[in-house]
Amino acid sequence: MMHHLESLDGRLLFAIPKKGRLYEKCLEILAGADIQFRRHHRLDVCLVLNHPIALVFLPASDIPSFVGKGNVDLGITGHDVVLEANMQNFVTETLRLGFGKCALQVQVPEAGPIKTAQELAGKRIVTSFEVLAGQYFDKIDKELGLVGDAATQIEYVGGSVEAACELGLADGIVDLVESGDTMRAAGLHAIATVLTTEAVLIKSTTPKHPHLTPLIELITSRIAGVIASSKFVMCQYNIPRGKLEEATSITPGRRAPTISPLEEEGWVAVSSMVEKGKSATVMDELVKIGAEDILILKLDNCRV
Ligand SMILES: Nc1ncnc2c1ncn2[C@@H]1O[C@H](COP(=O)(O)OP(=O)(O)OP(=O)(O)O)[C@@H](O)[C@H]1O
Ligand SMILES: O=P(O)(O)OC[C@H]1O[C@H](OP(=O)(O)OP(=O)(O)O)[C@H](O)[C@@H]1O
Repeated sequence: MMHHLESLDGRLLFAIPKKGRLYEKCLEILAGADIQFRRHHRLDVCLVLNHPIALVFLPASDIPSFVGKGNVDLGITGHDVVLEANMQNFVTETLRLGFGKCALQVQVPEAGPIKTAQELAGKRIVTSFEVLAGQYFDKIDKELGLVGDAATQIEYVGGSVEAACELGLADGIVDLVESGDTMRAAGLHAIATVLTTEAVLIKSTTPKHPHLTPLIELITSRIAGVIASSKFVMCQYNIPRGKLEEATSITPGRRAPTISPLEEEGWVAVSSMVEKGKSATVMDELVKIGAEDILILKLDNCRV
């Protein structure tokens, strides 16, 4: 594989989760940022065709330490993974990416007697997040004066955490929950939230390759554009000039709405970015104050 390593010289290394929950969304982001590559079968390093970048496909959980130690310049992973790797002082989370949203929760058998994290403290917990679970229960143990043998026991498992209670390995677990399907199927319910998380773009706090800073900024700005274009839509409408103040309070835009005169006396056209989830309500309100020809346009991409 030496020929690959040699050609990495001078390239920005960008780590992407090689599989799992974040993988597909990362590919969409790379496409949206026009980062072109052909990933050869089973190869975890691949050269980007149109930038001096190489993509490195790694397990999500390894990405924070690679970036933090400066082996890799940029990466996408979960906020939870950054904290679990204890890399929060070595990496900077430059963008929240709006996907991979879930919560790390304390869960116990629904049928059992335990109702709070305090009641679970001092018992056996199984998790893949031993650092975060450890910190969470250390604090509770201290508050309750549980020390030595009385302290909460945290045991690491690599997967299938939700089976631990049924198997008699644990009194409770700490695991990720999105829809709650996995939790409910295992007969568990959540009694506390350790943290909420989403995918983030990370870079090293002390970059090893300062000459790459402009490229890191370019890629960051492109990715920010891709994320914004999936969160916002463009709203355009015509409104009598007298209603403009009300209209702009409904659609203030990100900085300010764009207002152009119409050929028809007394009317103006407004265009403004609106959060996707709010577009129906915004249109209702615009109709109420007399706006006409209201259009919501999907953004293909943007730089904001
Ligand atoms: N159900 C989910 N919904 C949304 N995001 C999730 C979900 N599960 C995991 N994530 C996010 O994706 C990250 C990677 O989780 P995932 O389950 O894909 O791991 P994996 O790639 O299978 O890792 P492993 O190497 O442990 O097999 C998590 O740390 C979390 O940030
Ligand atoms: O609340 P839900 O929507 O059910 O999602 C939560 C599940 O998703 C993750 O696992 P994933 O399915 O990614 O597989 P893994 O166990 O192989 O990591 C996580 O570890 C939970 O088990």
